[in-house]
Amino acid sequence: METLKLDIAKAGVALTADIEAKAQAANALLHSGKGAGNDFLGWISLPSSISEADIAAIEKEAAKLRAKADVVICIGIGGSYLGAKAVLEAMVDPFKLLHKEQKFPTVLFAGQNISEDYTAELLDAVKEHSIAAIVISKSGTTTEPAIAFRLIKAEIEKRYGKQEAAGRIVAITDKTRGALKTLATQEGYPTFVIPDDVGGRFSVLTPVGLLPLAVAGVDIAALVHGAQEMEKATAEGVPFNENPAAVYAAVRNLLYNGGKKIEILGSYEPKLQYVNEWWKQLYGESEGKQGKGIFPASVTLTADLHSMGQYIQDGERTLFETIISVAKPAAEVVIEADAENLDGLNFLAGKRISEVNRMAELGVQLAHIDGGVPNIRIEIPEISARTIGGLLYFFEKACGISGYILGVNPFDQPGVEAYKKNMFALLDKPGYEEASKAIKARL
Ligand SMILES: O=P(O)(O)OC[C@H]1O[C@](O)(CO)[C@@H](O)[C@@H]1O
Repeated sequence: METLKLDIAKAGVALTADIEAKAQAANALLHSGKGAGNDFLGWISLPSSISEADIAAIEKEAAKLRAKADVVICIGIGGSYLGAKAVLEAMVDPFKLLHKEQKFPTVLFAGQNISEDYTAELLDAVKEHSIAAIVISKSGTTTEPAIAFRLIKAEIEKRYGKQEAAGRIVAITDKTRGALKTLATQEGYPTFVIPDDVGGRFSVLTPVGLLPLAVAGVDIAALVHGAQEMEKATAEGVPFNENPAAVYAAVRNLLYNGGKKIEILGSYEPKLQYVNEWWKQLYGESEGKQGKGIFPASVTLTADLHSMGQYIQDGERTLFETIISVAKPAAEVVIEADAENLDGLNFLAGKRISEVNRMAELGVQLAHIDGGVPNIRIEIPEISARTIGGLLYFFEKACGISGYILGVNPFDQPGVEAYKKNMFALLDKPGYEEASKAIKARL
């Protein structure tokens, strides 16, 4: 079964020999390992390099955490958060917590902000629950997760003692560097490694994504299998027209060059909302540099038609839209006839909700095209671990190709350091004395 279909018929651009050549060259450059940022290309063959033993090791650790805790707090930010969150939201029943029986622990997230209220409410909410933690940081030095981990580690140690804490905390970090690695070694935490050559935003298929997902009961073998299929479907040597990642990258670059500076990723399935967030980091950090890059935005539909719909239809014409369309819902809910028909909805009687959703999708697509918003459609057959694995890898591969077509290094993120320097200076971090004086004078 095919996992993904790309439809560019309504993208409003014609593929040229030139853009095809550029996309194919960009894909070849990725595979050659000779392009910019070539220290960070480990994600390209990551799916096919994951062995059954790797999956088994992750499942084994997940089973240990599951046996100990009914809430597992996953601590991380950016690429050390969004991949797990995206797949979790896609795969886990959003109303899970209302069910009396809980087959798998609830995975909660921390360290993705520095909100005192969020932290306090989280710590309060888990008071009555047994807890464990997965702390994730590639650099091992990121401030937000480090603060959250300090607090959650203290809570675990207070409740269970230091020795038991080492059985309830798993660290995922660099193999040798960073404060988290040092701490994990000293405390004797089980540790998984984020490979050196896989950047944070490309790390969802490493233990960064796989361990929290396995804890939550997601079929990680199927997720990886879907990614492996997509790795083959987008490999070097696949003809351009058969490689959805190359075609998507080509089309979005044509649109960008034609003045479409903003791409809105959207879906009619709210479960995919965090795929949008994951995608925004992937494309934003990879392409937004040197004064260039498509701005990645997102909507969840049809909800946002009632907030952003006006702008998309009628505002600045610098937008294009990419819609992740799900062919088949997992459930079946039929709208029933009503004898009184006071709401006037009997014209929908007998129809499934998904039929209405589909007509909304088709209607919006045509309306937006009429309004000057080109539309790219990515169809997945259903929401499953396998199709989501394929979708994530598709976006990663397209991102690498697209970044090279744009002429940037898609694998660095120098721009994210600016705020960190200011924050440390404002917080009087040792080593920032001069910067502290300078920045405080500007306040
Ligand atoms: O995994 P780490 O090193 O804590 O980094 C988290 C995130 O922070 C960033 O480095 C940006 O500051 C992202 O690229 C990364 O995904």
